[in-house]
Amino acid sequence: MTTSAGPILDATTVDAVDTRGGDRGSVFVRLLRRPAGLVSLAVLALILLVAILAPWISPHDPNEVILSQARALPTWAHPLGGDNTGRDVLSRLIWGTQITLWGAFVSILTSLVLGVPSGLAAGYFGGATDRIGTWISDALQSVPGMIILLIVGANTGNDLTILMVTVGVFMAPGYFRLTRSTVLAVRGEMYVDAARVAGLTDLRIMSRHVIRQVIAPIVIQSALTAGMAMGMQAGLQFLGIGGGTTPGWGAAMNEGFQVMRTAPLLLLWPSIALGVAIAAFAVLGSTLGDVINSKQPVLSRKQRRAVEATNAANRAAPKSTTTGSISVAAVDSAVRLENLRVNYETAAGEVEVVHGITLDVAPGEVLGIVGESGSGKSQTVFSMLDLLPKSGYYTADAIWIGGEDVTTLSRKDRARLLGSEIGYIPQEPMTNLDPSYTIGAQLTEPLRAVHGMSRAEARERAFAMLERVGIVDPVRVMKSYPHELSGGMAQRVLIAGAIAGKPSVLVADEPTTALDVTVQAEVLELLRELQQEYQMALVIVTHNFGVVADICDRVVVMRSGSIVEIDDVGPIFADAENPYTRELIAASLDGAASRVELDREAALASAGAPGGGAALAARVKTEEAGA
Ligand SMILES: Nc1ncnc2c1ncn2[C@@H]1O[C@H](COP(=O)(O)OP(=O)(O)OP(=O)(O)O)[C@@H](O)[C@H]1O
Repeated sequence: MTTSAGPILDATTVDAVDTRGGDRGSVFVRLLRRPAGLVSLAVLALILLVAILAPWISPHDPNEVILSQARALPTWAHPLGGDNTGRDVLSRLIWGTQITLWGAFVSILTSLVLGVPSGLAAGYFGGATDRIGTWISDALQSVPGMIILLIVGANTGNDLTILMVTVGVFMAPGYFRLTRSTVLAVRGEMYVDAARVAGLTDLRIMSRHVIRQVIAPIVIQSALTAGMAMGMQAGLQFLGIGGGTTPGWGAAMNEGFQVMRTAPLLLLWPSIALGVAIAAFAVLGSTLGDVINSKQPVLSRKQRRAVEATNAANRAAPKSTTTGSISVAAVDSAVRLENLRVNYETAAGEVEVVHGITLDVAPGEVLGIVGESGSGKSQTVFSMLDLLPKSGYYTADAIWIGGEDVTTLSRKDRARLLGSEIGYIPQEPMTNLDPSYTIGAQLTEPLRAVHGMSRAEARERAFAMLERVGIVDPVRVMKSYPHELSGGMAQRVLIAGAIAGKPSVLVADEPTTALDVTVQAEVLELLRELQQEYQMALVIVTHNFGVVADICDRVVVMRSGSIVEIDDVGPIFADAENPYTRELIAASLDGAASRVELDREAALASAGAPGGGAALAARVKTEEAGA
């Protein structure tokens, strides 16, 4: 039976779950939807408002001394009491807001101006620029900042603005390193190369293409740095530096500290103000980080209710799929994608590369996803694994893994499925092993971190897995570095890593592409054996129908981001409905079989085997006639 895939939820379908932005709104809206974001923003907005309105809302002149109010307890006229010399504490705190925010602003601005352009240049140009920038940054970090601040304070009459500029200089390496590492990550992106090839100047590429990637981490860093700068400024004032006659919170803490035993409230009020402001910046920074980096949507209450209702309906009356010979309920499937779409933000705008596909894999089934290069196979499995790159996002009505709709999970919970519920074997074995660590370290680390095994248990499991995947000398391989392995061995190591957590689904993305032909067959055989032994569902991405014929039960044929055919392997080979499927089968099977035979026959001919040359010639003739 062959069907074209389509959405399953029909009338009950709710808004698709968007993993990036889409209808989730801007970062600001998403921030507001989180209680932590809303509260921290509200607190900071209130502090800003107090700073701006200080001249109007301050009940008294902050420097007016009323001797009768010295260390007085709170009254209606002086809600926070009087300070050491009889000045109104509330008024001083209100005015202190201005100076505290100003100090944080000055140091952040200084760090930004120094750290971001230099980080951009170091990351983008590399070489000497990078070395010099990194050297200066390291040098700045090794200088004892407090001593420099004392010297600056002494030579500038404790000018707060100059002191905060100095603080900003010492904070600049944080921005430098962050910007540099972000730029290093995007420098090799295709769109940067394309911009270079198109003749854009470095300045233009940096200001238009590269800086966009830096903005989000910088905003997060700034929120966190603001809290630190406030703490730093209060610390300076507490030490009697940078206070002057200005009623800063740190200066108030200093005064309160001196009379802590007799009038503890004088230390308490400014400490609360500072603590609340720093906490608000810290919460804002980390929530912003979550919002910007999270691929999991934050749904409005209405959307959440709709999703919950749909999930409840699914659980109550699980629908059966119509994807070929398998018909399992969503909750019984090993994996099921419903109406999956994948989008990318590119320099030319947003493009959809997978167009609402639906497929399922039953427990213990081997499903092949086949299609020519660029048909969307990898994007489909990356969405399954939640491993799309930053510029991409998916939407789906549901993604079921092990009986659970994982689109309702948080990113953290979703990540926990990797290595335990779902294993992954990537395309390029060598580039997926870290050259700095031994194979043993790389295999045992996830077993310890994800599965909570002890060091000894993890080593034992890794060792057993290496043996199981056919590594003949596991003791040596455990101690080896990736460059000491052949491609086939590296792929076996990755397979060992993927199955070490005993997942119920194994996803293999072109697992044999980078291997030579003889090793390819061995790896496929191994995968088949393991799949049967562990009773795993296996999803294998390939562009080769030979692989499908070798190990798959069912096949999904993709073209240009859509599914053109789904069926059992037998019927597909016997009588594919779609002309594209027939073309693909012809292209991969004819070519593969004849090439192997031609090689064998060529070897026979060169070895002088009787009949070899004639057989080869006849074969070539047949091939040419066929072509
Ligand atoms: N980072 C990206 N930005 C924009 N488009 C992308 C990105 N990654 C993939 N695409 C596009 O998505 C489409 C599907 O790519 P995908 O990698 O899924 O193809 P594939 O079928 O796995 O091909 P291959 O066999 O070559 O790996 C392609 O058109 C590709 O150009």
